Amino acid sequence: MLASVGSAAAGAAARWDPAACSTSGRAPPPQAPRPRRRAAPPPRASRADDSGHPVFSISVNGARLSLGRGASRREVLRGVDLQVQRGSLHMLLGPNGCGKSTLLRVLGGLLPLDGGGVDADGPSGFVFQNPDHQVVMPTVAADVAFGLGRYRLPEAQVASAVERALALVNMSEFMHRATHTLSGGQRQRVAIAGALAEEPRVLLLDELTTFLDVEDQFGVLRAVRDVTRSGARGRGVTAVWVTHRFEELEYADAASYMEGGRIVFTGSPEQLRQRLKAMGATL
Ligand SMILES: Nc1ncnc2c1ncn2[C@@H]1O[C@H](COP(=O)(O)OP(=O)(O)OP(=O)(O)O)[C@@H](O)[C@H]1O
Repeated sequence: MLASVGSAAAGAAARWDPAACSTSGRAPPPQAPRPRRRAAPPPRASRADDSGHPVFSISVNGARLSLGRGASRREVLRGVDLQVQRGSLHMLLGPNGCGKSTLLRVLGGLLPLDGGGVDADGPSGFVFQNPDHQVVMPTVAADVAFGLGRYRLPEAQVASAVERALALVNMSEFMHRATHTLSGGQRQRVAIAGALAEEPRVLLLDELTTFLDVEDQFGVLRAVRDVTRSGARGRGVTAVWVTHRFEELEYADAASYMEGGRIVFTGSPEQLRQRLKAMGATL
C-alpha cells in the first residue's frame, strides 16, 4: 500500500462537491477530436531500485504548471506529489477541472513542467475516453497494428505483436472483425491493445468508461487490471486510470484524490472510500 504523499494538509482542507463527482459519469463536453493514442517520447528516467525498497514506476515531486495565455493563464498544477508503484493499477479521482488530464499528459511527457519534477518509466501509451477517436482502421488487426507502422517492422513481427496485445485484453477472437461491428467496450479494448502493441511500461488512461454501459465498463476494467498483473512481480505494466466513477475503485491497487491542482490524498481504495464518505459523498 502506498503511503500518503499528498500535500501536508492531505485532504484536511478538501471540500466535497457531489455534483462534480457523480457515480454515473458525465455528459462529454464539446471538444475537438482527441489525438490518436501515441507513445510518449523516450523514457526520461526509469526508476530502478535494487535494494528491495518499494519500486515506483512514477514519481512526481512538487509539479507545477500554468496553462493558457495572457489574462486566461492560470496555474493548473500547483505542487503535485505522487508516487505510483510499478505494476499497479492506480486510480486518480477528483472534481471536474482539478487537473487530472493535465497531470496525465505531464506523466506521458506531453507537457513540460514549470517547476518540480517527474520521474517515470517509459515509454508510455495513452488511451482516451472516446474510442471512436482512436479506433479508426477497418479491422481490429489493422487498428492494433496502426501505431507500429512507423517502426517499419517485418510483417511477422507486427502480426505477433498484434496477437499478443489482443490476447492481453481478451480480444483474440475478434482479430479479423470489422471495427464498426464492435461494442463500445470492445472498441475500447481494441484501443488499449493498440497502445499495448507498442509495449509501453506505463498506460495512461483517461476516463475510458465514460461512454460504456456497465457490462462493458467492467470488461475494460478487468482487461486493464489483468494487463498490470501479467508481468513478473514488480515488472508489469503500470496503469494510471482517471475516473469519476467510485464503483471502479474496487479494481484499483491504490488511488489518489486530486483537488485544486494538488493530490490531497493517496492510499488504498478502501481508505479513499472512507475519506470520500467523510467528505459527504454517497458511495
Ligand atoms: N490549454 C489550456 N489552457 C488554459 N487552461 C487549460 C488548458 N488545459 C486545461 N486548462 C484548464 O486547466 C484545468 C484542469 O483541466 P484538466 O482537463 O486537467 O482537468 P480534469 O480534472 O481532467 O477535468 P475533467 O474531470 O473535467 O476532465 C481546467 O480548469 C481547464 O480549463
